[in-house]
Amino acid sequence: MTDQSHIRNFCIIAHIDHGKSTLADRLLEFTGTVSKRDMQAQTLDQMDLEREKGITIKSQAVRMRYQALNGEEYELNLIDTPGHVDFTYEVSRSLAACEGALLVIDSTQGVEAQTLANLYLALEADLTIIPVINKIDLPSAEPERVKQEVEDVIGLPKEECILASAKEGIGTQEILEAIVSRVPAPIGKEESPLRALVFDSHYDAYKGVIAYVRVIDGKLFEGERLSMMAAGSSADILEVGCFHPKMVSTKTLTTGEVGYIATGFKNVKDCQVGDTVTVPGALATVEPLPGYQPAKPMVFAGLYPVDSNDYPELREALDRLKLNDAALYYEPETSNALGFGFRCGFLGLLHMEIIQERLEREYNLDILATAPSVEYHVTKVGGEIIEVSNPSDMPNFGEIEQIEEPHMDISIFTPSRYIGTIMELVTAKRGIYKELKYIEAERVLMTYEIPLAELIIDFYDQLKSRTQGYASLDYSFGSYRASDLVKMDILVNAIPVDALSLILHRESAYYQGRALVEKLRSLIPRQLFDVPIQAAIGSRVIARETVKAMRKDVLAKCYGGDISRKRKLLEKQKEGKKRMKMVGSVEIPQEAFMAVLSLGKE
Ligand SMILES: Nc1nc2c(ncn2[C@@H]2O[C@H](COP(=O)(O)OP(=O)(O)OP(=O)(O)O)[C@@H](O)[C@H]2O)c(=O)[nH]1
Repeated sequence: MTDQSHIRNFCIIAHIDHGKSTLADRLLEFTGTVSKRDMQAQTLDQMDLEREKGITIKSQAVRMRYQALNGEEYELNLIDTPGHVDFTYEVSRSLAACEGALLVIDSTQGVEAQTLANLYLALEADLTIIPVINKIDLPSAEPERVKQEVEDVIGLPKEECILASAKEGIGTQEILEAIVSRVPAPIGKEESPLRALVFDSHYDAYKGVIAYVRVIDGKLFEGERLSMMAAGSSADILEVGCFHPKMVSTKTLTTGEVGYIATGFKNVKDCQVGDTVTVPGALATVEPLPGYQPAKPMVFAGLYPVDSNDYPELREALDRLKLNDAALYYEPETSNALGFGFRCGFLGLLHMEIIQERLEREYNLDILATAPSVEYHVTKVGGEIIEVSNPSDMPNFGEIEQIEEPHMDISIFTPSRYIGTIMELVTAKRGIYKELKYIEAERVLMTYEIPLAELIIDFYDQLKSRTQGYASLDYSFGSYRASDLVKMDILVNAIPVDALSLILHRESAYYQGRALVEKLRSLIPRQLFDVPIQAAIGSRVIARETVKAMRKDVLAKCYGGDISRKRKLLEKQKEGKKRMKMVGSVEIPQEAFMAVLSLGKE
């Protein structure tokens, strides 16, 4: 139990790859929270997938004890946050549990798009910012330039910057001292009834929903009864503790502290992120804490089991993933082509990719995914407004009054020499220019509004390749705007394949239809008969290609009667077939459903 004056709650925010997780490792090591021997690189990234991709997905909260140079011991709670824009919502949750933030900036790069995006979130949450200029061990480091940038762009005095190398452990102690001296201690009301903020949660098969909480006022104890203010649910607290970094029971959490509550709830709905925990006796008198905006899925796709017998398993796997991931949305859907599956909603493409990979790795499912789509607001003739997240659900042209699509506000940081090529790209993607601002002699910040549907189709890849990787991108939802859109159907062997339908801008529909049909021709394997592939808008076919028939006799290659070799070959072929779906009498591979994503690429 630590007195509030000796507690510091902080997080680390940074642009992706600027060294947040590495710095967290150094802090854990320096404070002896994790011994060097046990130190596995990036302790906070617990999921395998995170380690492999080198990204942080779920926030984590770790308690450290630090003996400061003033002789006093402090309890430092570090709340780790994800760096990728898809997970911005997790960042804001974590920020609400802190009083300070380390803003890590790579000294070889400088301020990037997400440095600023995260900074703004931190400022909104009223946090004290400590700028840390990282990677000064690298020969290409320019700490002085970046310090100046911190002053000019971020508006913090450059004297406040701490120079560090998370890799080599330079600056670690100085950072810890700055946390103690600059970040304010929590100022909760110790004698008031309990109020704790749920900033994250995960599901444990034995202990139910584990809520990650920041105690704002009062205290909480193991065995006590708790009430959730928004959900209206209550439960007996099974266990209370902190992350060290593994969960360690502490029996109690006091004002200002960060830790976890094992609630025993079997359903995340009973204990949602953003809710306020209190005790039943105080329900009538205490004010709930400001909650969070629930995360809203932005990108939608159909997920189908390759083997239709796996449908129940897929449902169960999604149910389970949802327990830990409030942002994942899904509902059953049927496709003429693909059978029974789910329409899923994701925060962005990375989120989609992660869910798909987890379904395959952790649940051993073979999944076929349709191309990602956004959610359209369609006003029908007569005034009814419907939401359409699956292109095949788009009403017929004659029934539509207007289609609105989500537009994102994007900001691009780039060396000024790339302004031209970026403008070209954004214009081709139907972007609407907002502002161009010089932040240094040779670096600019460009802001646009751009349809999300264009953003998710290889925009980022193109931006990176046009700027040799120098430009960085951040985006957030802007507004719904009317656009001139059409639905394009794809017919394979004269059968419309609903899962291949897509929504396009009218002006580019013809060109894209042609390109898509051509691409599909190269992706759909030859059959024993000619397979026509057509793109149609309404009843008008705008493009057509044919996959020529071929007699595919692989066994002919196996001269002699070597049966085992023959079997091997057959098995190999079976493997290769895994990600295929029979549509009518034609097999369509997974790549075909994603073809639209790679249209822009050579
Ligand atoms: N040379 C050098 N490399 C560093 C330093 N700090 C981090 N790195 C490297 O930079 C890369 C990114 O570091 P991470 O700690 O994973 O970055 P992050 O900001 O946590 O990234 P996300 O979790 O994906 O947001 C890794 O390859 C690190 O080894 C440093 O001080 N010096």
